[in-house]
Amino acid sequence: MKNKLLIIGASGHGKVVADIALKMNKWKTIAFLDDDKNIRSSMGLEVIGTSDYVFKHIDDYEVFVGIGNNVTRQKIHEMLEKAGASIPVLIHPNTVIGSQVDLETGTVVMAGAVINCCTKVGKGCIVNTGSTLDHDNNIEDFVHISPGAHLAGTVNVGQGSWLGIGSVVSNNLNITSGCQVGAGSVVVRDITESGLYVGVPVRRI
Ligand SMILES: CC(=O)SCCNC(=O)CCNC(=O)[C@H](O)C(C)(C)COP(=O)(O)OP(=O)(O)OC[C@H]1O[C@@H](n2cnc3c(N)ncnc32)[C@H](O)[C@@H]1OP(=O)(O)O
Repeated sequence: MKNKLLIIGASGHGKVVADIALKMNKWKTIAFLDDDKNIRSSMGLEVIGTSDYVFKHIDDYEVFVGIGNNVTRQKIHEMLEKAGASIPVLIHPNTVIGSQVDLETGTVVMAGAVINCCTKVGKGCIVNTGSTLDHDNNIEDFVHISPGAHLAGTVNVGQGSWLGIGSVVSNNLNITSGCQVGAGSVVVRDITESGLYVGVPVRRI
């Protein structure tokens, strides 16, 4: 483990990521990279360059992508992996994580989230504030589970899908890759085609 952490993205999501990293108390130095040259600091931490500077620092720093957009986060995460970056998992100290939970690199678990036993969360995922993933879920890479979303037991969520704030997914369901489920929406049947789904129960729009 390196004792320095570089977070790519210094705006909304990146700030929450930095807050978690600070609370984890694992790194001596935490800094940002951001492509907006007007942002010199964020959360009291220095922005030391634009994202292309990452290659200059890859040997000294662990690197984490603090960007909320699933597609952008995936692109940068995969580029970092290819370049051999060391990418941590970030877990807010006030989360509840069960036994045999597997969290892959580049994933962040935010305050108040609960992940129950035997759930797997892939690479570069966001398990946002106060969301719950019950037992035996399989969350594929680059998924975003928004604040307050609740997934019952044995739910599969395909790569790059985004479950909106306060959405609910009933047990034993599959949501395919590339889906977006709207705020407060409720999924009660499998979603087998990528697309945008809203309402109670969800319909495709
Ligand atoms: C820390 C953080 O901030 S994490 C981020 C959390 N943010 C979220 O979860 C945002 C989730 N986003 C939404 O729910 C959005 O409304 C989306 C993505 C589903 C749809 O956005 P858009 O594509 O812009 O759709 P638009 O607003 O034009 O709505 C299209 C129709 O769907 C309806 N609709 C949109 N969202 C929802 C919803 N969540 N539930 C029910 N109906 C909805 C609209 O009322 C509209 O209906 P109409 O055509 O009858 O008027």
